[in-house]
Amino acid sequence: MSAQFQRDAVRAFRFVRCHLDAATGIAELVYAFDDGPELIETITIPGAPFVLDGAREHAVRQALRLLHLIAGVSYYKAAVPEEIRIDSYAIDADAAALLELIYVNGLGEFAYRNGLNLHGKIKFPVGPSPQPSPASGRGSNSVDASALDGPSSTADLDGLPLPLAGEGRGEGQAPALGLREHALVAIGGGKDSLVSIEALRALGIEQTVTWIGGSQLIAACAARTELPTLNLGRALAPQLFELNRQGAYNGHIPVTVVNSAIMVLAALLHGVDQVVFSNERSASYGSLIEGTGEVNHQWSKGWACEQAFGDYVQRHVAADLHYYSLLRPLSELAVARQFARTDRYDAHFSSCNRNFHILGERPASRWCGVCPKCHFVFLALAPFMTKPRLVGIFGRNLLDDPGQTEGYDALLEYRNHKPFECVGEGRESRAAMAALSERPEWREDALVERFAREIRPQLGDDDLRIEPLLTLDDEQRLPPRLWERLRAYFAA
Ligand SMILES: CC(=O)N[C@H]1[C@@H](OP(=O)(O)OP(=O)(O)OC[C@H]2O[C@@H](n3ccc(=O)[nH]c3=O)[C@H](O)[C@@H]2O)O[C@H](CO)[C@@H](O)[C@@H]1O[C@H](C)C(=O)N[C@@H](C)C(=O)N[C@@H](CCC(=O)O)C(=O)O
Ligand SMILES: Nc1ncnc2c1ncn2[C@@H]1O[C@H](COP(=O)(O)OP(=O)(O)OP(=O)(O)O)[C@@H](O)[C@H]1O
Repeated sequence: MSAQFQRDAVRAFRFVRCHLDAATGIAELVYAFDDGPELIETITIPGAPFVLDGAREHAVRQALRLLHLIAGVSYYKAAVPEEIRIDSYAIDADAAALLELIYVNGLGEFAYRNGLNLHGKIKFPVGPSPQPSPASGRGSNSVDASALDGPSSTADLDGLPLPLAGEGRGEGQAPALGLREHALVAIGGGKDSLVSIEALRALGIEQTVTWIGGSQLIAACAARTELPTLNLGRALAPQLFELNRQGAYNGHIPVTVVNSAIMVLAALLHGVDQVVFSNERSASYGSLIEGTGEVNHQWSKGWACEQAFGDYVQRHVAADLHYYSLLRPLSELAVARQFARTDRYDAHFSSCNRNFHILGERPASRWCGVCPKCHFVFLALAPFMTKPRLVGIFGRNLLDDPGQTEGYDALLEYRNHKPFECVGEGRESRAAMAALSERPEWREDALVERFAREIRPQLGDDDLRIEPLLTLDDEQRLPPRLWERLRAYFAA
């Protein structure tokens, strides 16, 4: 970026073009502000060359475009301009509705922290592709479009216009591709995905443990599964970091749905029929902010996002591609209980997000011990593990450290709201703390003792029972046969 970035002077955010080279598995997602330089995000799918027949090529093109549109949220947020333009293909009303849902809700925390109101502001243009204009740069270029005329086997794929509503393969008409029964399971290095992986293993479902980015911690967990692995590459446009330095708007983006769209593309290229995430039902509940209402840091891990994204993929990409969260019926506490059943990953996993920065420092050990995720995971596992095991995992006892009082108060929604992080509901934290306050090995620890003395008397006993929080919910979109077997597995 040569000229200083003036975020308030930006008029339009442009989806310039997207392109996949099936011979190398490298996809480029190209964006720009007004007539400014191109911002190019690169995704790498190992396993190339990919040979695609007609129907699969069409589906891959749809998935690529969906990824282009969703991943744009990282760049759009830098200026939040009035206008959104799509230079090289058209979208229908269904796609626009999905994107508006994702951008408005997925940027909910971002908007709250930056004092912005995005409701009614984000409009994706529906209709035919605009004509080339000086401002559209390479947007309607002929280079990428001409590559589409080539043979389908290892052809370049760019964003050919999706059928508009009512045209061609319109709403509800994505064909089944005859995808192979196999799950690409997302692994994030934390407890949740490991619970899913072990469940699929127990049920004899073929799986490939898949992750995005270069985290060594995730790679080590993946290796520990001793299952086939797939590591997908994602490089943000490097100019984004410079824009941040120059005063771009910044804040949280719905990273799980971006990862989901990358995994859908990878599943199609590899010809497999399931993309499995591990988002629990607690993720659907946000932080209640006085005067604002609910703001959910992890909105794209929630049920509304899973439903909308998964349905869209089946309707518009491939009828036999199933996107679902295996842990949707479970609360965080139920996931923690399940995780505690094996110690296979104790020396490998971490839920602490400080391990996963692209830039900047990582914690000295796998658990920083002072962030909301460390606080919550320690508390959630405590009712289900022996104390020496848990303290051994974290290297310290967080519940006996008065310095962590404020952090735990936020989790308990006591004098504060639930933190903007991927942590369980306040009632889960309160129930876990109440359970510990009745256990001899925990009740004298500083924060448990304080809970029993100061906070518990203000709460009704009904609110504090752990068992009702461990039941399985029916709100899920798992393949029905799998759900029946899974229910029995979790109940065992
Ligand atoms: C690792 C982390 O928690 N990062 C959050 C942090 O970002 P920070 O600025 O401190 O550093 P980096 O992660 O290195 O990112 C540098 C800048 O890059 C931009 N960016 C990054 C990733 C991306 O997908 N898009 C981007 O635009 C951004 O400008 C960064 O400043 O604070 C940010 C602001 O609050 C967060 O957005 C960063 O969160 C990452 C997107 C991230 O991957 N976070 C996951 C660890 C995470 O929060 N996972 C949740 C799922 C939440 C969800 O789906 O919404 C979870 O634990 O369940
Ligand atoms: N780098 C990544 N690549 C692929 N999937 C990821 C990545 N990071 C997170 N995920 C997935 O996103 C979802 C949400 O992540 P989350 O951090 O909640 O899960 P986790 O790491 O398995 O567990 P924990 O909540 O203990 O951190 C999970 O399905 C996880 O597998």
